[in-house]
Amino acid sequence: MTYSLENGLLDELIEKHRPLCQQGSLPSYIPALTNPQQHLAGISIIDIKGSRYNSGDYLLPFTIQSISKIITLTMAILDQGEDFVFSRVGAEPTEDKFNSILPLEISSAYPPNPMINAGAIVVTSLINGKTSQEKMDRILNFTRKLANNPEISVNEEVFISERRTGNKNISLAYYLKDANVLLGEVEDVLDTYFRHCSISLTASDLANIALVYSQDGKSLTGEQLIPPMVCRQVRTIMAMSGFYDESGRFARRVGIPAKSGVGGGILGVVPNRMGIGFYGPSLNTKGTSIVGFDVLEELIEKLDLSIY
Ligand SMILES: NC(=O)CC[C@H](N)C(=O)O
Repeated sequence: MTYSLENGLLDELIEKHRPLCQQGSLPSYIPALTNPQQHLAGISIIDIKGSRYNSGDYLLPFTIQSISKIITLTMAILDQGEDFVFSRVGAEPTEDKFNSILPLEISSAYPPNPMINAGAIVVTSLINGKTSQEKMDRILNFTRKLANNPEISVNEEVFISERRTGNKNISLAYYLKDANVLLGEVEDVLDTYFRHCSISLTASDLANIALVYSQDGKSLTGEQLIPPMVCRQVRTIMAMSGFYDESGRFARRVGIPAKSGVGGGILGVVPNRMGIGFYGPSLNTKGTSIVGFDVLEELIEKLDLSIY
């Protein structure tokens, strides 16, 4: 049987997998992220012809969290060059949790990849800007451009919440500073990091951002926002490490470059085909939207979109 996006496939998948939300939980280590209702689920897709397909809660705002790591990695490469960035952070997947300190202690204080928190904190420190405010303005403007939405802004409540309780990230940053891996003022870097994790957007915005990565850096209007080689680098890192210690499981079962966030978002890139944005706040034990994982698995399989 041949499936297409034209005849209600997204509605069907959202309703079929939504009940899985009961098996997940909300991330209580960031108190403000326990506000949404666990059953929410929505998806948005935009293909390279500009056709849009949506279902469910695709227009509800949520915080980008770790999906911002692909935006900051892109900017750091543009600002400092690929060689410099990958001299400060590795490109190897890990089997540790996203906020683990373990790899820094047992192998090298240079974080193994830019998607785990330690790596992303280092990447944030590499973004140009005299102050944390200037860096954040650049990150926000770039995000707005990628999403083609000038309204995108920071959710201050979530920012303040994580700034107060993000002790693991704070300790990671001080550890990196002590090891001379993190340059600059620790508290400034943390401010920027927590703020870019708190950027608020919708599944529809995520789909627009994903589309840019799927068409080698070109926006829907044809503007070259990212050089093709930088896009390829970032897609590769997503495919290898975008789901931390379940990146292998995601590659095996879904099979596209993608990035998860504990806000419940997933950004999925189908090269030369489409950008996908998903929102569902109930998380599995690895910090991935539990509904999103299964919706994407069935979607990619039905439309035969795996890159592998
Ligand atoms: N996986 C995530 O989305 C983690 C992001 C979150 N802000 C943190 O640093 O812990």
